[in-house]
Amino acid sequence: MINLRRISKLRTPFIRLKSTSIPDNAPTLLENEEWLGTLDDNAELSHDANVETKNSIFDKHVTKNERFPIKIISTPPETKYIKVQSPIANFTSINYLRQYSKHNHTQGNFVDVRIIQCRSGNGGTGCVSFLRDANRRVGPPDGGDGGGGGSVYVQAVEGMNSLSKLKTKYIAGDGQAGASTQLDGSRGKNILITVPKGTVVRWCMDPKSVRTLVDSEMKSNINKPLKDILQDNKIDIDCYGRSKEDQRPKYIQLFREQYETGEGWLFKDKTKDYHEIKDWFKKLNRNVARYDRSLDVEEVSNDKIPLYGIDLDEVTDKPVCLLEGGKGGLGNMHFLTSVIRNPRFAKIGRKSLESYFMFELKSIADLGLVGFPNAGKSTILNKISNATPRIGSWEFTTLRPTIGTIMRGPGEKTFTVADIPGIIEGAHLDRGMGLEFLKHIERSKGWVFVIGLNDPDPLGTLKILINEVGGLEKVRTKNILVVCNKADIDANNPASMEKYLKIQKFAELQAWDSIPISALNEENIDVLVDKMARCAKNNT
Ligand SMILES: Nc1nc2c(ncn2[C@@H]2O[C@H](COP(=O)(O)OP(=O)(O)OP(=O)(O)O)[C@@H](O)[C@H]2O)c(=O)[nH]1
Repeated sequence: MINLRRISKLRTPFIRLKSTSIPDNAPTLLENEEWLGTLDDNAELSHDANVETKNSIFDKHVTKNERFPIKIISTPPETKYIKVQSPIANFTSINYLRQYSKHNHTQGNFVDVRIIQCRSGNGGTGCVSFLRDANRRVGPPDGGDGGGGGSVYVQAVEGMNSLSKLKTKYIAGDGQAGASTQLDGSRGKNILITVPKGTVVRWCMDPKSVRTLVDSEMKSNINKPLKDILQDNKIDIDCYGRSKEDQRPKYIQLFREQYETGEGWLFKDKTKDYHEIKDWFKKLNRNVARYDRSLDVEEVSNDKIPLYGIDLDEVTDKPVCLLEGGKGGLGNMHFLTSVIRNPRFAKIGRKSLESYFMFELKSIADLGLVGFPNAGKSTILNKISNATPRIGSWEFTTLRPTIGTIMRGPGEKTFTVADIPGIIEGAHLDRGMGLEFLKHIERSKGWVFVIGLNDPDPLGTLKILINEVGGLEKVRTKNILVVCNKADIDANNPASMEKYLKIQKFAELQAWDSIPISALNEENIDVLVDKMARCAKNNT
């Protein structure tokens, strides 16, 4: 069993202290005392407004349909978190792990799943400095605050159709240290990861730890399939629970390797030991520790990721924050009080947040071409679009999905079509390449069934195909177009026409459109494109 939790101390995740606003630059002694005084008050604990804001951003993108089973082990208040247990298969990618096997088939640069390491930036250190001028060798403290660490954002954009361009690691910039003359350090650079629309981003385990586990399991049980290893091993996860009433584990709680409350000081000239025994410092630190705690609470409130992922099924107008940077540390200018005239200390910045995320491209095109191998799907895509899929007279020439964009001139909407590897009979029982690639067109508005008229029984083949992809019930949820390809073969044979008419009749009964074409000879291609355009829309 793997336990995620990096730090074990109990925290209060759902509340924050009310009064924590720090005096702005150049705070006066009185402002500092007032601020520290509010911290000294038994400040009321209240629900964090930030939590609600972040929840509402996530709620817009929360994955609705693809939920996996979890087991709730314990609920707050026992643990502060909802502890859930789930097979590690749900927090890694079997395809990703397989990519490292010897039998990896790759074609083109289509990549539909990536595991990516992300880290936000550390907050910059506050500065210890004193004003110096012609009259004063040591004037009042003027050390500025550290800059905030950069955050990691994700945004879905138009015009991308693969995850291949993503890096394996994204690290946001650290905030710069504060400087003399009350200068705050600059903010660390944010990272914006752009992905194709249709990408789902989920928290996942460090792939190295998964591989170590898989390797050791495989050593002790050579014949155990990877799938079973990932199902049998479980992971414990702390989930955010909103309230006593609403204890659905919606978010995974992330934890920073943060300094302890009341720690995180940077001393200059005099040591930590010197300060720690002074009553004035002890009193100050009691107050500042409350400030630390409010930051702690704020971080715990923000550092969470929807358990079932962030679904970027549409172009996102605003980037979604995955990992927030650490806040900058306070400069010594904040610690000037009537008792402390020479604060030779400042706070270090808050720590960054690090995590792995799985990026999965779920929907890649408006239309998906569905057919058995060799039906002519790649040829069709090649004739109607700019895509250049592999074409061959042997089966399974397409091993990875290819996407073509069809531009139809001014005023007409562009649409995309995906050619996925051919499905074979028994695919739903995991034969051949199984239905692995069907997931790419699972969310497409329309499916285009491609059948070869050279097939002795095209209607029978169409029915088998429908069965393989989930049955009539499921197929009826899509806009459907049936394309009878290879109409050039036996074109003058009435039997060929018969075959098409049978399909047309069947299609009409389902209220589907159909068309005979010859992709090879480019016959009926213009009509096909029109019909496809209609199929790509919501109303056929
Ligand atoms: N006669 C004829 N041959 C065609 C036509 N369309 C495709 N072909 C041929 O059929 C063979 C298979 O075509 P592909 O486009 O690779 O078929 P596919 O459905 O993409 O095949 P997989 O990649 O295996 O799924 C090739 O030799 C094509 O030249 C057509 O309209 N008429």
